[in-house]
Amino acid sequence: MAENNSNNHSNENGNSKMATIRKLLQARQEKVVDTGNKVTVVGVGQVGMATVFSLLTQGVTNNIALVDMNADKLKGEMMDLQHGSAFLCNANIQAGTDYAITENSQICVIAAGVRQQEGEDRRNLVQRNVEVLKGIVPKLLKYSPNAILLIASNPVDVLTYVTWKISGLPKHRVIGSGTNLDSGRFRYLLSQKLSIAPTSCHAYIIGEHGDSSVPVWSSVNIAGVRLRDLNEDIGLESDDENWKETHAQVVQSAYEVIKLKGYTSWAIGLSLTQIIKAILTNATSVHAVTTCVQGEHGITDEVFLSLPCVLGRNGVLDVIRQPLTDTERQQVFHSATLMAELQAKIKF
Ligand SMILES: NC(=O)C1=CN([C@@H]2O[C@H](COP(=O)(O)OP(=O)(O)OC[C@H]3O[C@@H](n4cnc5c(N)ncnc54)[C@H](O)[C@@H]3O)[C@@H](O)[C@H]2O)C=CC1
Ligand SMILES: CC(=O)C(=O)O
Repeated sequence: MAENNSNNHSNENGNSKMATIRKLLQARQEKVVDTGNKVTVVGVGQVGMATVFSLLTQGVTNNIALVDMNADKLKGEMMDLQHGSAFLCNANIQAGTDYAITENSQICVIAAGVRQQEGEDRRNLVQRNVEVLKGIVPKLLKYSPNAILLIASNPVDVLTYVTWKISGLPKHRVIGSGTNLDSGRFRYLLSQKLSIAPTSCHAYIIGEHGDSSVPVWSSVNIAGVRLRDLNEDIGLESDDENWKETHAQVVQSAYEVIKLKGYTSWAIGLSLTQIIKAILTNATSVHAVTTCVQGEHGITDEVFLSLPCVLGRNGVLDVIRQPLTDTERQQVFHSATLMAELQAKIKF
C-alpha cells in the first residue's frame, strides 16, 4: 500500500488536463516536489504521531512520509492529518508500508517497536527492538543514503549504538533523542519550585535516558547564577532542602505517566521536534542527545549516551566539554558501564 496527498502533485496526477482547470490556471512553472525538508517517521504509534503533529503544527516541516507495518493504522493516520491540511501550510503527507515513499528524506525518525508495560524497565525491550531495527535501517538508507537517523525507540541509547552499527554511517549522523526529554522534565520541575519559566531554567541531565541518568547540579543556573553557589549541597545527599528529590521525580516520570495513561507521547513528541528543527534549520543550538561518548569523561567503551551536543544540518557538530564534579563524572561512568554490559548481550 502506498497512498499520498495530492496537494503538491496537481500537475502529475492528470487533473491539469481537465478543461476547467486549464481555464482556471495558466501554467508557468512545474510545482516544486523536493522541498528539502522531508522527514520520515517510522512507527505511527503514540510517539510517532505526537512527533508528526508537533512538526506540522509548529511548521518545522510540511513534507512528511509515514511508515509502519500496520497498513490500516497508516492510512487512518494519514487521512486524519490530511483532513487537517486546510489548517496547515501546504502539507504533503504520504504514508505506506513501502519504504519507496521515504526517498530523499533529510531526517528519518525511528519510533517503531515495542514499548514498556507498567513498571517495566526500558532496557528489558532491547533485543525485541534490535530485531525491529534490523528490518528498518537498511530500507531507510536505500532510499535516503544521506539522511540523518534519529532514534526514539527504547532503550534509546543502546538502540542508537545498534543503529550506528547496522547503518555503517558516520557517528555524527546517528543521533538518539536521549536525555533531551529528561532535561525538559528536569527544567519543568525546577520551574515549578522556582516560579520561573522552564525556558529560563538552564539545566542538563546527561548519561542514560532513564534510570541511571545524571543531573548536572553543579551547573544548574538561572541567568548565570549557579544554584550551587547559593547552596553548596544542592542535589547531594547532605542537602537538607532535598533538591535531589527533583531528579528522582524525573526518573519516575515515565513510569508514572505509563501507569496513568499507558504510554508517554506529548513530551517526547515535542522533544523530537526541537531536535529536528535544530537540524533542519542548522541552528547550532545545544541539546542533550545520544551520541558516541567514547573518550569523554574518561569513558573507554564504545558506548552511546547523552551529552550536550551542538546540532546542525550535519547532525552532531560538536560535543560540549562540560566540566563535571567527581561525583557527576562517576555517575556518567556508571551509565557507560551499564550500556557496555547491555551491548555485550545483544545478538545482532
Ligand atoms: N526515547 C524516548 O524518550 C521515548 C521512547 N519511547 C519508545 O518509543 C517506542 C514507540 O513507543 P509508542 O509509540 O508508545 O509505541 P506504539 O506501540 O504506540 O507504536 C509502535 C508502532 O511501531 C510499529 N512497528 C512495530 N514494529 C515495526 C516494524 N518492524 N516496522 C514498522 N513499524 C513497526 C507498530 O505497528 C506501532 O504502530 C517504544 O520503544 C517506546 O519505549 C517512548 C516514549 C519516550
Ligand atoms: C517512555 C520513555 O522513555 C519516557 O517517556 O521517558
